[in-house]
Amino acid sequence: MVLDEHQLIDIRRKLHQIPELALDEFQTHSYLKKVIATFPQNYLELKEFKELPTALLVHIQGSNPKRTIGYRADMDALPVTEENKLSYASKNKGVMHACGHDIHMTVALGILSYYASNQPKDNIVVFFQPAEESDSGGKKAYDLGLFQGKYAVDEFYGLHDNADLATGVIGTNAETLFAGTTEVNVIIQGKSGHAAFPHNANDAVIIAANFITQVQTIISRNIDPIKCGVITFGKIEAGTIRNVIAGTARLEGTIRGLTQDMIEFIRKRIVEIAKGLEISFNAKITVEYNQGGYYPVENDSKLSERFIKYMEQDDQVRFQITKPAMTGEDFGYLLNKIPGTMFWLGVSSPGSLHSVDFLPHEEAIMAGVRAFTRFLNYRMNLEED
Ligand SMILES: CC(=O)N[C@@H](CCC[C@H](N)C(=O)O)C(=O)O
Repeated sequence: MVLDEHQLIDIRRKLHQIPELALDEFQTHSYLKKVIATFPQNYLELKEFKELPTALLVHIQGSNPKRTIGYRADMDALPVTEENKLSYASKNKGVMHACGHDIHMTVALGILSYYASNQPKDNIVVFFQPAEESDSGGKKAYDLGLFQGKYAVDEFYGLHDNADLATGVIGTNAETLFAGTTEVNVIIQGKSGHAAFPHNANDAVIIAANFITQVQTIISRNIDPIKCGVITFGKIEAGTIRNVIAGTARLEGTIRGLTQDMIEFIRKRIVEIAKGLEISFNAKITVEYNQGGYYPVENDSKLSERFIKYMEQDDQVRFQITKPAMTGEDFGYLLNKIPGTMFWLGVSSPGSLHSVDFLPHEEAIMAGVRAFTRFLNYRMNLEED
């Protein structure tokens, strides 16, 4: 059975109701298995992994394989409280598919249902990946050896939905699509005290405020404005009550750059600024970094040029070349190991990615399934590599 548009939308809504955080995607995992069990099983093999228990890998045996083509869909959601008033809104309190991974999984199921019913020429591996938003699920999967032996992938594809692109439009480029990111935690140790006697304390909130302001000068004054970088601290914790000076502060942020050199430069400057503030405020500042698998997403030029050429000439696909974006993706790690292409799928949402009102247009799902299966059918019939 090939899933039709109505069934795909129903599946997406079910997934939307059960969003789960990174590495905790157990309900999602069970639901995906249930859907996959309804597909013809003749060429299909489903694999689970005890080391990465929420992941799912589906292998479809090709009729005359020359290669194995991989397709990756991420599964996790974000700690965001949904504000959309929908009959199918999130049922998991404080968690929302605010990055559209429900759309990604549904497109993957659409592609799978098509090839489970129409045996492909090449082998296909569809990988449902946990933990894209944090914890580097793609890196974990690769480093655990999930793509080895029969499951070794020769070229890998994956999509991400895009709130600003018109519904159903496919976009990519043949270079860098997404930034690399590094998570950064900053722990500031001052001295707590009474709000009325600041001279006896060392206010961690004041130090944090100076730190946050100074690090933004890295972007505005230390890097070539033609190149780009981002530093965002999305979370700050300090203090317990208005009339106690906070002795400690903790900041959690993310650094982005289109090249690894840029990421490393920003990291170095943050540490220098922290050292300067330690002296000027007589405090202790610890800076911790974790890049994990969030390498810049570098599309393979040959495969991506072919992908673009196909998309541009197929009159049933709307395609546009897109500039690099400062979003991160641990698909960057997989593309660092295996050549491939990441692309956008337009969903024209009024709310941006990661927002409480992210609301993708569901017609994009069928457009994504159609565009990618049409491309794959063409790609599998090419003689060249
Ligand atoms: C597509 C998207 O929104 N991806 C995330 C990836 C997060 C990477 C890492 N946890 C970080 O925060 O740096 C993004 O925020 O771009």
